Amino acid sequence: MPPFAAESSPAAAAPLAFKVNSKNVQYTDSHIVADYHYENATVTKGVDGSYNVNPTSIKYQFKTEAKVPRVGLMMVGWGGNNGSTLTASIIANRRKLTWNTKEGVQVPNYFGSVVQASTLKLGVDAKGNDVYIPFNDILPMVHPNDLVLGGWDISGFNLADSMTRAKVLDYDLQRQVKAEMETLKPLASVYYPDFIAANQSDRADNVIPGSDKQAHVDHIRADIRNFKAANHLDKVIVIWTANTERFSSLINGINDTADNLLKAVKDSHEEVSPSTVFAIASILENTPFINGSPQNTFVPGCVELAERHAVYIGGDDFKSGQTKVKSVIVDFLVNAGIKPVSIASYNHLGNNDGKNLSAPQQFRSKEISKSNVVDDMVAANHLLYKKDEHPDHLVVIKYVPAVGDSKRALDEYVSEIFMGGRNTISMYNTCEDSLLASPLILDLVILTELMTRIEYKTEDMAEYAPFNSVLSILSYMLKAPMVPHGTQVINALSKQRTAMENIFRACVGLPPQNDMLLEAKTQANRQ
Ligand SMILES: NC(=O)c1ccc[n+]([C@@H]2O[C@H](COP(=O)([O-])OP(=O)(O)OC[C@H]3O[C@@H](n4cnc5c(N)ncnc54)[C@H](O)[C@@H]3O)[C@@H](O)[C@H]2O)c1
Ligand SMILES: O=P([O-])([O-])O[C@@H]1[C@@H](O)[C@H](O)[C@@H](O)[C@H](O)[C@@H]1O
Repeated sequence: MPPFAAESSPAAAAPLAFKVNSKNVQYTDSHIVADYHYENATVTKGVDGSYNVNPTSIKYQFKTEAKVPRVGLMMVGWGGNNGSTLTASIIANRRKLTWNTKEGVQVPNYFGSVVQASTLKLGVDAKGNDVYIPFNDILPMVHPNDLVLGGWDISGFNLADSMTRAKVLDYDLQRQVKAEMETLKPLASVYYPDFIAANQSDRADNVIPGSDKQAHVDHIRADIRNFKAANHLDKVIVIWTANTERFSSLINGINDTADNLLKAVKDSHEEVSPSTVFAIASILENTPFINGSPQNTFVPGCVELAERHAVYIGGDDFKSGQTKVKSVIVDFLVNAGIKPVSIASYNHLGNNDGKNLSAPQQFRSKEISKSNVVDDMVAANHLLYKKDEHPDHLVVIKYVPAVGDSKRALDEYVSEIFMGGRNTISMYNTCEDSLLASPLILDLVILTELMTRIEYKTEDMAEYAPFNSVLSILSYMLKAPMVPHGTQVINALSKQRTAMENIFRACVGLPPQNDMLLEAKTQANRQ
């Protein structure tokens, strides 16, 4: 059994950062239990076209297990740019390494992680000023330094050689983590050449033999069990950060239901992808699986399997740079009553991801995930856009080896403005792909693990229940957010973050965040 990542014993359970003084919130030795009234409004349209608005209030009770468990993160594609960069960065943070660059001495951090490096407003002080706390103080969460790392790769490079190959981190840092990284070796993985670019074949020297897909599922399941046992873990989360695959064809009788998909695995059907093999293996091991790439890993049968086993899944495609900015810019323009009529998104990159994406089918997967991100914002403003009207939207990705992981994104937004005017916003964004994506992997694993400790019940429920298996709360970190069947997709970054924040606030009995600041807007000091 190859060595796994360096073990770390979680810090002693940290005391809660705050307590809410309310009859609606109970703190027991093991749980935080909060009563919460979910206020909303249902709207119906009258025959005369007017709306009837009916406020609603549903009482929830949220129960959060307060003890932070010992958690393992298994990455599929561990030897890639993201996987090796994240691993080295966690070691650097854990050991508080510093390193020299031409800018001077650098210290490790987790910038780019919402959980580790952003704050949220808890309330206001006596003077009415906002009080902010670290995002990860809202509920007990795993610290990245305590994650035990492992995973798979079709490339047999150890993590030190993978880090060197990635060319992401400064040499003086690489030098200091090299010895520890050398001890980390990805487990052999599932390799079906047809699903990724042919130009990846020269990496595939660490492959589980044979073409029996049932045997592959069983092998990955055993890997997860062994990793968990060998590292004395309470939980494991599996995240796909391997290459982008082509889309799987959706075939009735093959991947439309859980039973048909399990049969397709037994039959080693050609349309069962490596990422779906990993998703099935994770689900059957009661292990959450998150897809950081754009392919349709979660074919309908896979979603049904996750729901049958009440295992969390999430995806698709880390939202790290160009698309993240797009989900802010378009939200701003449309909500300002300005009408984007064309969005041209071009980027070139030179890392292995770009090499894989230089193949048409793999690019198509990414083009889909990068193109749908504006749909909800456009549909929300019928004053600007007629039904089914959309801005022109172009996505171009080119492979330019010379720029490596330092992706160059060029965007142009042309909008109609007041009285026939046009506004053009052009943007040049050097998105360091792995330095922007790696912190998102942390957010995804930490928030997914947190969600496994939260249950809810409403007044008509006798027992607590987990959230829906499709974790749409993870949308903020993803380009093409998966949502429970029949529910709406939200891509606007601000809405995604507010939803996440308010759900966690509800778990500690606090009302939704609002920035009304009425106390500052109403007549002060009224006698
Ligand atoms: N900013 C970003 O880096 C970013 C943003 C969004 C999505 N993504 C997606 O994340 C993924 C990883 O990005 P990266 O830059 O680390 O890519 P990378 O090519 O450096 O790493 C992918 C790794 O996966 C391995 N691999 C391929 N098929 C595998 C399989 N079946 N099993 C196990 N390992 C396999 C490869 O050998 C490689 O080491 C890509 O799909 C990319 O599209 C990246
Ligand atoms: O997140 P984002 O910067 O919009 O999208 C990125 C693409 O533009 C890039 O080509 C690809 O290499 C990354 O995997 C990522 O998907």
